[in-house]
Amino acid sequence: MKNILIIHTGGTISMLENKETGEVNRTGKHPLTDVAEHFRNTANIDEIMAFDLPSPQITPRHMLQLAQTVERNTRHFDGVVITHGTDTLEETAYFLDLVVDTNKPVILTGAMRSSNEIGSDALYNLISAVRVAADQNATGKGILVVMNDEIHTAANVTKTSTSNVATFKSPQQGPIGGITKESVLFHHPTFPKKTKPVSNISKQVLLLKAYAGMDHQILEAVLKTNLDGLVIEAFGQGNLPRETVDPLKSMIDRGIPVVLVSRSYQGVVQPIYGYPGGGRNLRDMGVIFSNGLTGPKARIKLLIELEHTQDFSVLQKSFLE
Ligand SMILES: NC(=O)C[C@H](N)C(=O)O
Repeated sequence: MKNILIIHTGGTISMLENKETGEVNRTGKHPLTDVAEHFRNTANIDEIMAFDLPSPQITPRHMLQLAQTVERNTRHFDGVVITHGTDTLEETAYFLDLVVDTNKPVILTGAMRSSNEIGSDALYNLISAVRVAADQNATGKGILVVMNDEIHTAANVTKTSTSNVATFKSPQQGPIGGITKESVLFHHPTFPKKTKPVSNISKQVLLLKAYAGMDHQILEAVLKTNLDGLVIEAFGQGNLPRETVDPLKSMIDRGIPVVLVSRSYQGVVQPIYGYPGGGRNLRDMGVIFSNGLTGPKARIKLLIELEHTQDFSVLQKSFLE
């Protein structure tokens, strides 16, 4: 029998709907109490409640705490399932992927409909996540996300719909596996990276999205804050309006790393265009190019990297891996 630990952190999967008002809220204890029952002959289930937070309230410090809880427990279990709110699930999954050093399956899941709503995906996703955590083929694949019969990598997965249960997608490559009534099937290889443990998250990293007409003002305002790093979601292949160039240059001259990702949800940023604000111009100025991450995930990565280094070439190498 496999030994699986479920770590609850809150989110809709931990909530119930008030049938009179329709409001969905926390209950104080986890409403899904019959999970172990489904695995009577296949897995022993242990559960702990790390937090009981709606995921918009999860911060990188909570993610660090969660990583430490996972690390403390992995040697006693064959696999770990983490229940989490879906709003920031992809950021927590990616944080854990970057720092938790384990070969054992660690699976995040959540729900779009709380446990007592019609058509709830809460118990179903939790059972699916436990099945993947107990599957031998899930080992050595980094942190995975299981939702709606699909298995995704932490680096690629993102919430695409506000309310549909089929919300989690991996726009760069699709899911790496699926779950049927009978089996857990992996159909794409994964390329897990070396993890970088951190004992603290102490830096201030902001995230901005480019828009037509973006100028110097917002960047100058940002420069007045206590800033250790900036991520910008640029246009297309990695271009920005020319008015952003001077304040970005001041930031880089002050030693503040600026990481570029695209606001397009597929593809990577590249130094192609030479005009002021074009990708080539930004790269020559010292902007760091990231390899297909979303803005929120590049921010998580920069927060972790900055605990180790501020060196431009080390950061650039790591963001291209
Ligand atoms: N479906 C969900 O879990 C959304 C919720 N607001 C959360 O992230 O906590």
